[in-house]
Amino acid sequence: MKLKQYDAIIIGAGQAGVPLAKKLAKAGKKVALIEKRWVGGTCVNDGCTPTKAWVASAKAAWTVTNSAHLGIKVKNYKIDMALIKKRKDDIVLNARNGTEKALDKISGLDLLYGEASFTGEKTIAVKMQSSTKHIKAGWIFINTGTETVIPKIEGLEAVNYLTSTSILELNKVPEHLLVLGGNYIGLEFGQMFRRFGSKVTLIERSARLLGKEDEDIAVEMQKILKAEAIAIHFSSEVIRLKQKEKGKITATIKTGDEEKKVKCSHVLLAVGRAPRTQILNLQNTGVEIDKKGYIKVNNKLETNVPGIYALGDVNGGPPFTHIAYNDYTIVYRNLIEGTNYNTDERPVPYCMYTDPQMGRVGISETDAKKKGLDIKVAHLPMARVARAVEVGDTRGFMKAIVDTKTKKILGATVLGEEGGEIMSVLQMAMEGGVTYDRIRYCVFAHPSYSESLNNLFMTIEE
Ligand SMILES: Cc1cc2nc3c(=O)[nH]c(=O)nc-3n(C[C@H](O)[C@H](O)[C@H](O)COP(=O)(O)OP(=O)(O)OC[C@H]3O[C@@H](n4cnc5c(N)ncnc54)[C@H](O)[C@@H]3O)c2cc1C
Ligand SMILES: NC(=O)c1ccc[n+]([C@@H]2O[C@H](COP(=O)([O-])OP(=O)(O)OC[C@H]3O[C@@H](n4cnc5c(N)ncnc54)[C@H](O)[C@@H]3O)[C@@H](O)[C@H]2O)c1
Repeated sequence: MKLKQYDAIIIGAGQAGVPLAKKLAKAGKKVALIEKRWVGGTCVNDGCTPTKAWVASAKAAWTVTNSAHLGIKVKNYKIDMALIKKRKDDIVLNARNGTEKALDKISGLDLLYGEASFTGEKTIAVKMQSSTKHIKAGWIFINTGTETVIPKIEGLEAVNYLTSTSILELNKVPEHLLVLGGNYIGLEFGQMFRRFGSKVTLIERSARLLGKEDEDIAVEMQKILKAEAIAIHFSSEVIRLKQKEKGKITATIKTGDEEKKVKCSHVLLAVGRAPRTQILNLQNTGVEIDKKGYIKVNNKLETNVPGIYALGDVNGGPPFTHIAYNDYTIVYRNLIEGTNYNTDERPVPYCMYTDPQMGRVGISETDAKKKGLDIKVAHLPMARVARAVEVGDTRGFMKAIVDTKTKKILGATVLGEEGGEIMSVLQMAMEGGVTYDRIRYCVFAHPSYSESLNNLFMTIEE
């Protein structure tokens, strides 16, 4: 069998694979980038880009119906779901096509559309539409991402359920959307469809929302969603689903010993994502995976097989686009520029795009207390932020965890308008070692959201 030799093979044109392929080829390496579906991966095609485009439409609907207190009264408005979908599709296509064009222009880079699997330690078979290509390389980078977890529920297979990918194809607003899971995907889509006009019922297995966040943040988020008439069932699971032909779906929800039936028109699965490692035939190469199927890597993102790396969601690191991208910068710089970066000290900021947003960075209050750190907590309700009062949206609050002795900021959560942006200002302070007592007296433009950081840190008693 003829094996074409490359310097580097990248499996998956996701958030790490695409920039890595471009930079390696530009550095003079012969590169094969293999993609089984679309370049750009989850983020561009089914994740960040389309969902945030829809969040913007949902926000417009919210503004139209919630501006009477600003003196703007709107009598009639219409949700044009087909147009909302088209706008989103255009944005996605534009991003995907732009990525593909940029890749096509780079010499030394072969973009192969097909499904990759290992046939030996450093050999790969690429199953393409009408043929299979066999290739090999000294460096192999796995960037295959994750996919929706399909839970085991009686009757699920017979129901036309939705995932975060298939829901993006809806042209009509569901009458009643039942959402399983109360974290990123459940909350972003749940609130969005409520604003598009669906009745929304959310089922969360644990006792509260946002399992990884502080309890006060979870309670505030719950209050915000409740105010939009989103029904939430905690400590609950859907145990059975039944759908009459073309008719409504009946879900049996179990809470403790009690069972309750809820009728809905659509079911969205948002109970987590799992790594795409099964089809890779990793047993042929000896790369180790953990119990959940994530590829094990060291802090330089190399697997147990020298020369094989795993980047992005598939290595079980924080599952965000900016982390996948950062994985690429670590590996690229170490291999080509001779640096010695690792993942140990990097910050992990993130932002949940509910409205208001929840921006997060660093340690939470709960984790700081669990670790026995000597901390103080700054807390400011958005109702005390001049900008929020003027804009007319005072939902939420911000908090920051500081080290009592060094006065450094250890972590922050901003649940409020532009929460992601305010959090990023705090992240910059953390990266630069700017202490909270300095931020108290920093001159920020008035009346910006960031200006409120003066007041946030004024709440800490000396
Ligand atoms: C609905 C939703 C919303 C999200 N919103 C945000 C957000 O706002 N902010 C944020 O930071 N993150 C968000 N995320 C998470 C983000 O999309 C992921 O963290 C990010 O896409 C991970 O990038 P990746 O490169 O690891 O993998 P992916 O982007 O998933 O790319 C993997 C690629 O590999 C390909 N592939 C898989 N197996 C093979 C194979 N055997 N052969 C060839 N190709 C293969 C896939 O087709 C895919 O294109 C969201 C995710 C979802 C689902
Ligand atoms: N803004 C963002 O950055 C963003 C947005 C969307 C998605 N994402 C990424 O996508 C990933 C997946 O998101 P997700 O929300 O699907 O998963 P998740 O793992 O973050 O949350 C799943 C939720 O479902 C609950 N759950 C689990 N099994 C259940 C069951 N059987 N019934 C009811 N509830 C159940 C869990 O307790 C949890 O609250 C996240 O890890 C995130 O990184 C990020």
